[in-house]
Amino acid sequence: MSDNHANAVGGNGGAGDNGPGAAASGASASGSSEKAYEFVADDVTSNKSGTVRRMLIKEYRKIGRGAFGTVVQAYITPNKEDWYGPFAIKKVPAQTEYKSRELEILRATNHPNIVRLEYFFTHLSPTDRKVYQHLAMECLPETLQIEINRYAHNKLELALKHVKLYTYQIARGMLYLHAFGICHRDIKPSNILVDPATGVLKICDFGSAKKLEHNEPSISYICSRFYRAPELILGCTQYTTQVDIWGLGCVIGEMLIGKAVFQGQEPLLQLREIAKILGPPDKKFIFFSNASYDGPLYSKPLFSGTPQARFEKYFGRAGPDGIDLLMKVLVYEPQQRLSPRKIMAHPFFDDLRNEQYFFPREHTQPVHLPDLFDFSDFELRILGDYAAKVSPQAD
Ligand SMILES: Nc1ncnc2c1ncn2[C@@H]1O[C@H](COP(=O)(O)OP(=O)(O)OP(=O)(O)O)[C@@H](O)[C@H]1O
Repeated sequence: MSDNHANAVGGNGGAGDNGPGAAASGASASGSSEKAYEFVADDVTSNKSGTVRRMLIKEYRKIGRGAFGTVVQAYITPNKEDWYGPFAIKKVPAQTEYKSRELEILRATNHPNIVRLEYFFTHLSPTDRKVYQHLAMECLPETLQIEINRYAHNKLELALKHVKLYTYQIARGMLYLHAFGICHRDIKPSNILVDPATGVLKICDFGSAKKLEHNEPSISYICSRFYRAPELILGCTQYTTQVDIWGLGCVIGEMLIGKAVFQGQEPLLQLREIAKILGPPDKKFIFFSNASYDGPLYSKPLFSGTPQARFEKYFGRAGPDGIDLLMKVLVYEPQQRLSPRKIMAHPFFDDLRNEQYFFPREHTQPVHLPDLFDFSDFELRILGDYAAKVSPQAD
């Protein structure tokens, strides 16, 4: 088997997964008697080896639905004996006006904190007779959104160690992406996959991602509202990968307080929500983001006291290091937001460098942290002098 880099059946599949054998006998991955949908695809390309083969696909439950397509859990076999999976297969219409660079970007990336593409193929849907691009990715059990909501629903807080673990891995994924100039442009908890049992995290959904080039404009109407960087709200078209860092700040805040930090009810009210915590945006920042911006400026302070006091009020449980980090990430000026490597080197993550274990949800025994410092030569080059600051110190 040349392609068995994909999880073998019975491997580390999604939680509650029964595999295709079980489904074939009537039980689906979710345990119900739902029948799998199967079809043959002629041009299944392995992302690892590049080989193209005819394969049988068995789809079980729908695990996600987005603006452009659906995501199903599925298994794949070239011979009905060797089953690969489970995979999360994302299906998007192959020809649309909206340009998705997702396949291109997933094919080019290879990193522990970026979801891995295993196979891809096109297939004609018998339902609507449209051709769909299929991206078969490794399948993780949860999104960070589900994890955050679960704690919030039970009036519990995500442990600070978990906040650190997840934040660090998002920053590490961004370090890699941004080194290629790739901007994700839709960072939010539902685009972050996690395995709460192992603490592993992977960034997914590259449907809005783009390699940004200097002096080339990009559309500003990207990114989900609550996570949009202030320069995007103002209509800036010459933004940088720092818009992802803003999104990361929003995700950190959401992990800490259990709900989205800036919940603007309309696009322009989003800036007001930001001003409620950060204070009024600077006129120069507005001008340099978009000289023709003529929307509300929110130039009057919306609170008394200092921004530091606001951050402490909202995110106090992050401790002084956590507040310091957030205040350096949730910054109006994109150039002043910390870069991924500076985030990774921040003292907020010293616990991850000094301790080797964490307690996953519902576990009474500690579990070894995932590998957080197994840097590739490429990462070491990007980290430069920061490699020593980011890595645990040898005794
Ligand atoms: N590799 C995966 N493993 C497990 N679940 C996944 C995976 N990829 C996607 N999902 C699930 O499917 C959902 C939608 O996926 P994705 O965000 O890529 O699609 P989308 O059409 O771009 O969605 P949106 O419009 O919400 O951004 C995710 O939020 C997640 O719940």
